[in-house]
Amino acid sequence: MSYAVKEMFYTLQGEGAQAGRAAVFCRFAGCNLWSGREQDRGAAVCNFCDTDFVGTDGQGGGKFPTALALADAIAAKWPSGQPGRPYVVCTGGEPLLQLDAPLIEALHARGFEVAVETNGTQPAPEGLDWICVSPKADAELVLTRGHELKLVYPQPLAPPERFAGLAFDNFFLQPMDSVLQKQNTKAAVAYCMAHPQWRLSIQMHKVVGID
Ligand SMILES: C[S@@+](CC[C@H](N)C(=O)[O-])C[C@H]1O[C@@H](n2cnc3c(N)ncnc32)[C@H](O)[C@@H]1O
Ligand SMILES: Nc1nc2[nH]cc(C(=O)O)c2c(=O)[nH]1
Ligand code: SF4
Ligand SMILES: [Mg+2]
Repeated sequence: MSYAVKEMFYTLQGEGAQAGRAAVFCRFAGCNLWSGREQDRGAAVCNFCDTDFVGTDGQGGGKFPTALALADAIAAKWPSGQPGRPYVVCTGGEPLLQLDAPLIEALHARGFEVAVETNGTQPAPEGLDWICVSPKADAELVLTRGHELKLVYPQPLAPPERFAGLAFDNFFLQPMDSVLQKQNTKAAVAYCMAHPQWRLSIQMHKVVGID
């Protein structure tokens, strides 16, 4: 199987329970909940996306013919000779449309811990080390367990109560980045204070100005 990657870069995880940790980000092209074209946003199942995942023309992007070729490209982004386990975050777009067991195996063979950021509409392949599910109001959730559930807030048709009983180790609210970002952040803070099961995830990379 070949892989279409929009971009690949080395940065710090900006969100959720692993925020602050160095990671290679592999952003797969394409998503099942939005075409990525602005003219389709209004009618999309997911219409608040902050990401360009169309095509393979970003930094470090491209078409990779095999799992080994993609794993080699990811490994080349990690600083050599450092202690600590290399970490890759597979995101998108929707990474579970492409990320498969052979790629996870190839990344493990290169010493990587493998994390995924997913909308939860696809089953996950075996072997993932960290699963972050971010449910979308109008999309059926099939991934109902994992390491963190990170809900973009507010989504009026997806209140946190709908997910609070699922089998996740961590629950985060992430304020929706939009023209209402300040207001959304205030509302998320208030919700977390009233419901301490939930923690606040701010998008740290946007605050510090990194990818
Ligand atoms: C671009 S998505 C890619 C991964 C996957 N498709 C998903 O939705 O989880 C990465 C993360 O950014 C979040 N996100 C997308 N748009 C956002 C926005 N406007 N404000 C805050 N978080 C956003 C998603 O919910 C997800 O947790
Ligand atoms: N630094 C950084 N952290 C992130 N965490 C999740 C991201 C994503 O787009 O999936 C993201 C991203 O795009 N950049
Ligand atoms: S599901 Fe994820 S990648 Fe797809 S449009 Fe929504 S936030 Fe963007
Ligand atoms: Mg992002």
